[in-house]
Order: sequence, then C-alpha cells, then structure tokens
Amino acid sequence: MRTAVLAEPTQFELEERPRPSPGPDDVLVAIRDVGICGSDVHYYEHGRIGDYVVDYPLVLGHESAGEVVDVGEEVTGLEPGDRVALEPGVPCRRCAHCKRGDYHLCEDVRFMATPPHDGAFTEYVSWPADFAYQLPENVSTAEGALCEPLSVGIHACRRGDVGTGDTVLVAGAGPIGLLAMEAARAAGATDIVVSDVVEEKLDFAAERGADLTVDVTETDLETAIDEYTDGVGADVVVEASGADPSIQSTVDAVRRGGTVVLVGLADEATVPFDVLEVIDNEIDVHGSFRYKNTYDAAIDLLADDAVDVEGIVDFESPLDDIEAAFQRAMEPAAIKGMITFDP
Ligand SMILES: NC(=O)c1ccc[n+]([C@@H]2O[C@H](COP(=O)([O-])OP(=O)(O)OC[C@H]3O[C@@H](n4cnc5c(N)ncnc54)[C@H](O)[C@@H]3O)[C@@H](O)[C@H]2O)c1
Ligand SMILES: C[C@@H](O)[C@H](N)C(=O)O
Repeated sequence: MRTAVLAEPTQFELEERPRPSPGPDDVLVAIRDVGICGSDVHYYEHGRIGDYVVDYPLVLGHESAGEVVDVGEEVTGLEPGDRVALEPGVPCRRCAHCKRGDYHLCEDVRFMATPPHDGAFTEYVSWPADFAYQLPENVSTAEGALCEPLSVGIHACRRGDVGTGDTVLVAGAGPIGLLAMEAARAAGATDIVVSDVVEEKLDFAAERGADLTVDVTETDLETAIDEYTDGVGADVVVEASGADPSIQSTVDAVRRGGTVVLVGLADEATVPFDVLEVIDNEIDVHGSFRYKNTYDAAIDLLADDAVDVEGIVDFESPLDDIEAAFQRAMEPAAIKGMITFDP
C-alpha cells in the first residue's frame, strides 16, 4: 500500500508498505480522507513538539476516515462497505485514568502520528473497531475526518459548560477556533466573538457566522468585549491560539464567575497570568486536552446539519502531492488542507 513517510524534516517519501491484516478486534479501513493538522505541519517542519520527538521514519495524519474493507473475527456491528471515522487515540483501557472514564488522559495512549505511532497518510489502516465510528449516509468521509478537530472544539465547549444564550469568546480563528465556534453555537451560544491577528482569518470567521470579530492588532480586546456585553464580559472564553498575549487577556475578557478554557498550546510552558484577577473574579480556568466521548456527538451534529466542518477546507490534494500540500499548509492564510484518496 502506498504510504507517505516523513523521512527527515520537510521530506516526505512515498513508499510501498505491506497492507496490514486486522487483529481479532480490528477493522481494516481503506483511507479516503485525511486532514492536515497544525501538529502534522509542526512535526514536518521541526521534527518535534515539546517532548514528542520524531524518530524517523514516521507516518503523519490523525484526522482520518474511510471505508471498512475487512473485519477481525471478534468484530460485531461493522462490516465491509461501512464508512467510518477513526478516533485516533486508543488508550490502554487499564490504567486509573481509563478506569475513571478519562481515557483521553491515559498516559499509554496510542495516538496516531504522535511519535512513535504511525498515522493515516497511507492507503490502509487497521484500527480497533470500537474507535471506528460508522458514518450515516448523509455524512461524507471528509466530514468524518474532521470529526477529529471538531471533537477538540466539542470537548472545549463541554469543559467550559457552554450553554443556551451564552456569549463565548473564541480566541484564534484557526481550524480549532473555527470548529470550537461551531460547537459553541450547537451547544446554544447565541453570541460568538472571535479574535485573531490576521484580517483574512477574521473575515472568514465572520462569513461563518461570528457575531463580532476583533483584530487584536488594532483593537483592545477587553474594551471590545466590554462594549459588546455592556461591561459584563464573556461567559466563556475558549483560548484557541496558544499566543501568550491572548492567553493573558482571557482573564480580562471573561465575566466575573465565568470560565476560561485553555486549548491553544503556548510555545513556553510558563505564561504570566494574573492570578489575583482569577481569584477576585472567581474565574474557573480549565485545561482542555484532546477529547473523550465526542465522536458520536460530532457525527450526530453533522448528520443533523447542525455544524459545518467541510467549509473550513481550503485545499485538497492527492497523497502523491503531499509535499506540496504541506508547503501550502505552512502559508499564514491557509486553514485546512485535506489529503484525498481515490475510492
Ligand atoms: N488542547 C488540545 O487538545 C489541542 C488540540 C489541537 C490543537 N491544539 C492547539 O490549539 C491551537 C490552535 O490550533 P489550530 O490548528 O487552529 O492553530 P492555527 O495556528 O491554525 O490557529 C491559531 C490562530 O490563532 C491566531 N492568533 C495568533 N496570535 C493571536 C492572538 N494574540 N490573539 C488571537 N489569535 C491569535 C493565528 O493568527 C491563527 O489564526 C494550537 O496551539 C494547537 O497546538 C490543542
Ligand atoms: C488532539 C490533536 O488534534 C492534536 N493535534 C494532538 O496531537 O494532540
């Protein structure tokens, strides 16, 4: 099977690998669509993200969906021909975190395209059947692949307890921010403010329904939020940029008693943060790491047309052109690239 292998920084090689056989509890999936995530681009460019260092060769890609072509002998509920979205993190199922239900916090998780685990820029993947979610007829495999970043948004909104009538500030209009906005709207938020430093990103967020956009290079975020909320502040802030100034400004933009959800990964682990403001205003600050139990919800939202994920895809490319696709993904205005496979 044809596989794109990251052989060294900024260097993909296309190689033939043997097609895997499904284990007893696995499905063999012919991959149809794989999104290019910011973390894929980071590994491509720098060969590491924090403590995760690429031991070459590595197969990238963790936002994937495709068609089941074979099933292991113990698999029930899925059969060849079914289209599925693959949840990319398979936990150990035995540790204290897994047993508590926090399987996304499992320290032995096998997460696609996070070293040393291979991902989905390949023609076939064998994957545990319970982490393969059947797609209804009206949900495409491209949408199935984007259940992954949508899941990050859903989990962030759950962490922030976003509810009916809320005003939500989403900081950062990359794919994660844009899909957090979709998830917030679906959770009942009626007012969504999006901040960014790139005008095109804000224009795109506005086209996709943001009620207010704030270019923080020109406008003070706290002032803009104060004006929009009559001095109250946002109920929930979802920080999806990872930029230090944005992380710092979350406590100024949220209302007293409100919630800040930190999703964006800062370059440095330490960011100056006004703790007194957190205490005085009784702000709940939550970290949000990946997701758990979100795929069924993501697929239901897509089937009901309650969210739009395909609209964030701004370019598609076949596997053979993956190098060019990654170069394009590195452009500042790029949003979401998709590697597509012929059926
Ligand atoms: N916690 C998790 O589980 C999780 C999962 C996926 C991604 N992430 C992280 O979430 C972040 C967003 O991911 P993405 O793929 O959308 O990234 P991205 O780089 O495409 O988007 C980030 C956006 O933030 C904007 N930005 C930069 N400085 C800003 C500022 N001061 N204020 C507001 N916006 C600003 C950028 O212009 C860009 O549009 C990244 O840090 C990523 O590593 C976290
Ligand atoms: C959650 C996923 O989208 C993220 N890129 C990660 O590797 O953690």
